[in-house]
Amino acid sequence: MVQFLVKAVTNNHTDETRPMEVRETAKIGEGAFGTVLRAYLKGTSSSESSTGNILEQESDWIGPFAIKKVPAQTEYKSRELEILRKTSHPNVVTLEFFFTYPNPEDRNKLYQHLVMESLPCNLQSEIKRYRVSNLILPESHIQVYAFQIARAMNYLHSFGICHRDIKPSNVLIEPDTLLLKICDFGSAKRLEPNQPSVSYICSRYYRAPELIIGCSLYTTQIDIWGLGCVLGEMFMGRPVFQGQEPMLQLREISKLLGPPDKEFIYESNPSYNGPMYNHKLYSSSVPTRFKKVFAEASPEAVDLLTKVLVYRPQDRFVPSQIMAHIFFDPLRDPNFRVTPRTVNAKIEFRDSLFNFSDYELRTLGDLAARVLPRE
Ligand SMILES: Nc1ncnc2c1ncn2[C@@H]1O[C@H](COP(=O)(O)OP(=O)(O)OP(=O)(O)O)[C@@H](O)[C@H]1O
Repeated sequence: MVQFLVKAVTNNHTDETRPMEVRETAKIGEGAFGTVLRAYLKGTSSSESSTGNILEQESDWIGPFAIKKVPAQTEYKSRELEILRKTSHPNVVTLEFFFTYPNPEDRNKLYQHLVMESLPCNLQSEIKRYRVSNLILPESHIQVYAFQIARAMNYLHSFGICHRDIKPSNVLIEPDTLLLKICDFGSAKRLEPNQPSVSYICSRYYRAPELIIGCSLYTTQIDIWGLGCVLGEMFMGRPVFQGQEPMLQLREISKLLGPPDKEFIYESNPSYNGPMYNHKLYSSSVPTRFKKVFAEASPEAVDLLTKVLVYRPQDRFVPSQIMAHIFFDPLRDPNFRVTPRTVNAKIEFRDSLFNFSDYELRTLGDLAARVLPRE
C-alpha cells in the first residue's frame, strides 16, 4: 500500500483543485501505456477558527477508484484526458479527478494520473470465466452487453470520437447488474473528415481490414469492426480472427468473409503492395460460413454479425442501425428480465438500457422509434 499527498487534484465535475491524499491499494491492470491501480482519495480542507488559527479538516476516504498512470511527457500523443473530460455517458467510464505527480521510482519523471470510477471486471475475463467451463455467455447477457457497446459508440461517434482500440479488455462490466462501460481512451482521437490518421493503431485481432491494408483516411467505422469482433468473441469464447502475425490477420478475415476485392483494397490504400489473399479459401458461401463459425449464435445474432463484419466501412452498420436490429428485440420487450451470473434474481433493464438523453435521441433520428422499447 502506498500513500501520498498531492497538492493539486482537480475534480473533473466541479473543476475545483485542492490538496488530496491518495492511497493506492492494489494493481488492477497493466497495459502497453500505463498501470492501473485501485485507490482511495481523501480531501483536506482548511478553515480559520475564531482565534485566527488555521484548522485542517479531514474528510473521509472516498472510492474505490481506478487510477491510470501514464508518463506525462512522451512523444506519443495521448488525448485520453481531453476526451474523458468531454464525455459523459452511462456506457463510457467516468473520470472523477486528475492530477500529475512524480513517479516514486524516478522523481524526475511526471505521471499523469486519471482517477476513474472503478468497475469490478472486464469482458475479457468474463468470456474466459465461461470458457474454462466450456461455456459461452448466455445470449441474453450478450444482448445486454452488445447493446451498451453500440450505445456508447453512437454517442462517441456523434462527436467524431473514434476509440481506436476496441477489444474485450477495454470493456468494463459489473456482473451483478450487467452494466457496461468502455474504457481506455489512450488511443482515441476525434477524427476530422479528410484528415489522415496513423493506421498502426488497434490491437491485432480487432483491427479493421482497412487498417491492416494501411488506410490513413479511415472513419469511426473501424470501431464497428471491433464491436463485431467482440460480439463474435462472446459467441465463440475466443477471438474470431486470430492472426499469428500482422499480415496473417487479413488471411484470417478472408477465411470468413472471402477474399477482399480489389476495389476495397484500392479505396483503402492505393499503394498497398502486401498479400491480396485473393484465392478463395473455402468453397462454401459466406452466409454458410457465418452460420458454421458462429454455431452457438441465434439466426438473429448471425444476421447482425453479417452486417458488422463487412469489408467496406461504408457498408458496415452504424451504431443506431445496430441498436435497431432484431437481435436486440427481446430487450425491447417490457417483460425482458435476466439473471446475472452473480445474483440469484431476475433483473430488469428498461431504465438502464433506454435512458437516452435528448441529445442521444436526436442522434438516433428516424431510427429512434425502432430502437426504443415497445410500450
Ligand atoms: N475504470 C476502471 N475500472 C476497473 N478496471 C479498469 C479501469 N480502467 C482500466 N481497468 C483495467 O486495467 C486494464 C488496463 O487499462 P487500460 O486499457 O486503460 O490501460 P492501457 O495501458 O491502455 O492497456 P492496453 O495496452 O492493454 O490497452 C483494463 O483492461 C482493465 O482491466
